[in-house]
Amino acid sequence: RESSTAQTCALFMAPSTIPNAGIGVFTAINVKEGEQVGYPDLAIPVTDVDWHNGGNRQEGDYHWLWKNYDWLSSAIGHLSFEAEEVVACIPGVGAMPNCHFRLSNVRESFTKYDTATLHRSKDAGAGAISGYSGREGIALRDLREGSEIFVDYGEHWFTLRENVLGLVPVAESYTLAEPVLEKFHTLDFNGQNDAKADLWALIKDFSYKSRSLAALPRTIEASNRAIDVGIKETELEASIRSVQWLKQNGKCLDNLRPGMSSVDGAGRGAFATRFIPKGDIVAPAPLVHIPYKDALSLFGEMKDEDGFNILSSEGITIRNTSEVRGKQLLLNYCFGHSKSTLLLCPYGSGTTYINHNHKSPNVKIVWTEESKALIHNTTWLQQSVDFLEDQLSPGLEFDYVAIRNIQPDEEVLLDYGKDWEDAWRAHLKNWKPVEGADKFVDASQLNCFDDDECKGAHVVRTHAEQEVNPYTDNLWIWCYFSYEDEREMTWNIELDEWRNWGEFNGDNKFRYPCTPLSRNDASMVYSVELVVPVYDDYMAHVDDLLVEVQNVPRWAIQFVNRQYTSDMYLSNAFRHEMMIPDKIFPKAWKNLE
Ligand SMILES: C[S@@+](CC[C@H](N)C(=O)[O-])C[C@H]1O[C@@H](n2cnc3c(N)ncnc32)[C@H](O)[C@@H]1O
Repeated sequence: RESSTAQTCALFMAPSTIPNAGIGVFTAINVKEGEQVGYPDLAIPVTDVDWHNGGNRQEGDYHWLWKNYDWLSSAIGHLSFEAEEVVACIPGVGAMPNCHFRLSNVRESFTKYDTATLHRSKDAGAGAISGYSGREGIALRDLREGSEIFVDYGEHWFTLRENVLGLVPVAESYTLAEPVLEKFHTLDFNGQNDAKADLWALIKDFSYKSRSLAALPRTIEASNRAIDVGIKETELEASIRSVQWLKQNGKCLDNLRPGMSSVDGAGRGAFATRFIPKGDIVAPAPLVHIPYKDALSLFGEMKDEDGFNILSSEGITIRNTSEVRGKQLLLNYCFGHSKSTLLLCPYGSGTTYINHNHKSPNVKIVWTEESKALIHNTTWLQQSVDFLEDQLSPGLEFDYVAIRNIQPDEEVLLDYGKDWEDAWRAHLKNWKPVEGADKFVDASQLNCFDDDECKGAHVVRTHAEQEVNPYTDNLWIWCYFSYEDEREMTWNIELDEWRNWGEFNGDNKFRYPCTPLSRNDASMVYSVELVVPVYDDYMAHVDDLLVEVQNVPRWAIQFVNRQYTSDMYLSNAFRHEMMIPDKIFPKAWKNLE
């Protein structure tokens, strides 16, 4: 059944054109280079997850499926300052598109950080939501309607997962595959096309697998086409589906857009982008399963009698498993049930923004219908939580379905369930600001990101001014600056001009701790002193150099919160999973009964 929103939908979730690659994301409209694809999503930080779980998730020491979706903090603006080790779960365009090195057509934009107007001195919701939002997909080139969206996960992602994914071609594999293709097509088969096809099949099935073998076209037909137009063009053609097919077989991914919620204290929310009739799928939500919710526990450190941290023989602080200090923020973005240890975290586009309304929700969650399932295994509903623990890729799927007509721009609201409602009410009743909350200034209150935004109130105090009027202890100032040449930074300790050759994308390699020395109030530029690390030939950090730079624009000076000081670490931050209604929660998963 084609849903009525499918007619105007511009972004679909549908089976990928890469065989066995599961879900894919497709544009149903032509998109110009530089334009946005879909709507921006949240990035949900997960901090020190290996330490808290006492193992290495990449090596499978504990069950952590998000490892296949999470982004390194270096890719997410200021996120790397949050903790010793931090990654981000990014639903939507951050998690769903596949990777195809030669056809990468979308990149992810800079993720903004702010507290969604919540302040720890007055809002009981402070620290209960992610401050990292606005991460959008940007087209790297013009995209034809029907094109599958591909992002670049980085080659490392594939090499780390070779035992699960097999040998996926990387950029170099195609360079090696092309001469093989050409050589094959110089062979003379005396017009015997069957023999030609058989030999091609034999080559593709060759038992010594390699990435370049995987880069060769799958069929003899594709190979014939590739010799005329090249492997890349053949793959490009194969990665486009008809819009009609997408409307019939896909699920719409752009019915929701983010905005500031109409719900008091809830932060951001999801809003309908178009009219959605009762009964229609508002958004699909593939689910990442966490079999044992203890994986989200945050532990304290083991202390000696004098109150010092006890270290392991490798010099690492030991966790105290009898002291649970809190839960990862991710819990607030996952679903669970009071009689089960299982958590299910949606990674569909926009669904993470949906807020709670007990009295008049306009959507509900249902298990996806079998005929519309993209990854859903109905049989998993009869299996145990231990069975789910053995499943190393997602296989469950909700749909958010409209329970009444939803008007364009109306906020989309779900009943998170009575347990959640009770927990939130209890939180409101007991909540009081933490000590010093009224004086707390979050880094985002002081930041601006382009010249226009920076006009007005965003003056940075110079070093001398800070002596008299210091910033709060949680704040740290960093400056974005680009060197022309790595060597330059080791000898040039005074540079006249600020330089921005690299694209500003919050990229770590262009930022340094800095001290503003003076400010030109008329042109709003600063002279600053950067702390530039010096590395030896083995990339060991051996020294720091102080480099003075002139004419630094205001937006290149950024405030960050020091580790473990932002709102998500508040001791009184609300944490509770959303509830899956009992009537759809499988009995087989009730392992706490
Ligand atoms: C799935 S997230 C929803 C998106 C979230 N508002 C944001 O800005 O990222 C769930 C969290 O949103 C907040 N929230 C949702 N509904 C709320 C409500 N009715 N009242 C207060 N806070 C709410 C709570 O912090 C909850 O843990």
